Amino acid sequence: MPTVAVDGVTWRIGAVPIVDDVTLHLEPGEFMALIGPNGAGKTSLFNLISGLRRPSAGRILLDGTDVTGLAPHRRARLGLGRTFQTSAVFGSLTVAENVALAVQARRGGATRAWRRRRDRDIAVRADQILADVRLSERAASLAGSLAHGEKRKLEIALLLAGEPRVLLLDEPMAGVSAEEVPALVSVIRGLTAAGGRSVLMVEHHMDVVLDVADRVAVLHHGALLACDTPGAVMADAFVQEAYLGEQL
Ligand SMILES: Nc1ncnc2c1ncn2[C@@H]1O[C@H](COP(=O)(O)OP(=O)(O)OP(=O)(O)O)[C@@H](O)[C@H]1O
Repeated sequence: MPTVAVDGVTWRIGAVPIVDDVTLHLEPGEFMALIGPNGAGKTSLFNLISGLRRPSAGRILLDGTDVTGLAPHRRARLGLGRTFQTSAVFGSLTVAENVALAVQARRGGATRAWRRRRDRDIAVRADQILADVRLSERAASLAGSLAHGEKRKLEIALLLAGEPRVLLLDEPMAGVSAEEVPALVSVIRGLTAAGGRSVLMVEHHMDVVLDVADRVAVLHHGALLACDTPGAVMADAFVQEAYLGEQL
């Protein structure tokens, strides 16, 4: 069963289809990249999957459950996590404090008797997450002092604190310097390594897409032009034609 099923989804503004009859299945443990020229509808499709927008037609399923009518926080509780291009990091707190807060938000309150035990558990989980995103050595630094690539890692850490089974990553390389890209790519590649977590990523850096994606979905004027292995997609005549003269 697909982790995320987008079935015949259309989103219109007035009569104009922004997302046009898209069917896309993200399998457990799969890393899928979503590419397409500016204005192709990538962010709109993310908004439909995460629940910020409701489709004009079609259905969205998470692990077989129809979530088309559910609000974003309900989908988050079902295991859907999303990063945004704008950051949700508290710059005046340390890296570790940011992650601990996110873990605590996920776990909820505790009675006084359980608080010490809970605080210890939260710290342990926050340490694990920081190790997963290779930020352990920056744990005590103020989040506001991080370089762009480190901040992106922290944003991924905050997402992981919600224990998602599906991650929607919106241009994780945006604003990251060339020297920081390999380290961030290796963190991102590792996201699907453990426990069947799935990733859908919008990214304009084609070298990164070809490096990390199991499959690449191509949107063009809101419609799905292709969805296949990176090699097959790059060899596709329609894809090449669609991008002639256009930047991916
Ligand atoms: N709320 C809205 N109202 C009007 N038009 C919109 C709205 N949201 C998106 N659009 C239009 O829909 C089209 C697709 O936009 P979208 O942001 O989804 O594309 P994108 O592929 O994410 O582009 P980019 O790579 O530039 O982020 C664009 O032409 C955009 O102007």
